[in-house]
Amino acid sequence: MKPKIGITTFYERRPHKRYCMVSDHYVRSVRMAGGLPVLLPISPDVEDAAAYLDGLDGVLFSGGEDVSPLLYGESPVKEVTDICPHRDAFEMALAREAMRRDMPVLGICRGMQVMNVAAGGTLYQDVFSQVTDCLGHLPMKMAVESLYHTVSIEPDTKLVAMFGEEPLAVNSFHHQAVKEVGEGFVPTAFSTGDAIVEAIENPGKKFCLAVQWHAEDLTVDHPHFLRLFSALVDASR
Ligand SMILES: N[C@@H](CCC(=O)NCCCC(=O)O)C(=O)O
Repeated sequence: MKPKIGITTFYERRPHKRYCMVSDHYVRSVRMAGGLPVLLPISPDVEDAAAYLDGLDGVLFSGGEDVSPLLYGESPVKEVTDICPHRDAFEMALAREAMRRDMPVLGICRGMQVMNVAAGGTLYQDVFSQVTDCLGHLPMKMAVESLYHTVSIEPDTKLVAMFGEEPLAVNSFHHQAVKEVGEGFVPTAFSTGDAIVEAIENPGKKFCLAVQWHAEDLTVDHPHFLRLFSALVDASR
């Protein structure tokens, strides 16, 4: 039996209606890792989050909009222009309950930020205006499968067990980042040159790991990134 991996979705806004969408690369990567992808809607019924988790073996929090700064006690700066309160509310409930149950959880980009805020952490709302000497993190004209900068991985972490201690080249499509890590989390990778947090783990959980880069876009051209999804699926068995 393949482990059922819930994947969060994002709204695609069109003139006549709204769709719940997900990049097929998340589905592809979970399938390649031996999991059964299950797309999760964005439900206003936050109280249903636990019921959704009852049918799953693990959860993948995907990328997308900025997490509302109101959720970590700040007012939005002018660079925050795209938040989705419905998605925030549902994913906060999902993340808190999944982590409380110690379900295997993997976060990607926004997903890492959701997990961190759900655990009481904070974010840089815009690294380019809030982090001194911040380097590039949002090369909008590059292909999603292109590697852009490197990250250094901390020893004695799940991440270093997957990728080793040499600098790891990753793609990058974000303007926000983890500032204060949430309860139980430790930063486990940093971008080379500006020390932006690029991965976090909760060592007290079975598998609770998140990365700032888009590993789902890399699993075909750079197959070693499939290790993240295989680790999630294996932990979900
Ligand atoms: N909005 C946050 C998170 C960025 C993110 O998740 N990007 C993904 C773009 C959509 C996709 O391809 O999934 C930030 O900017 O830091």
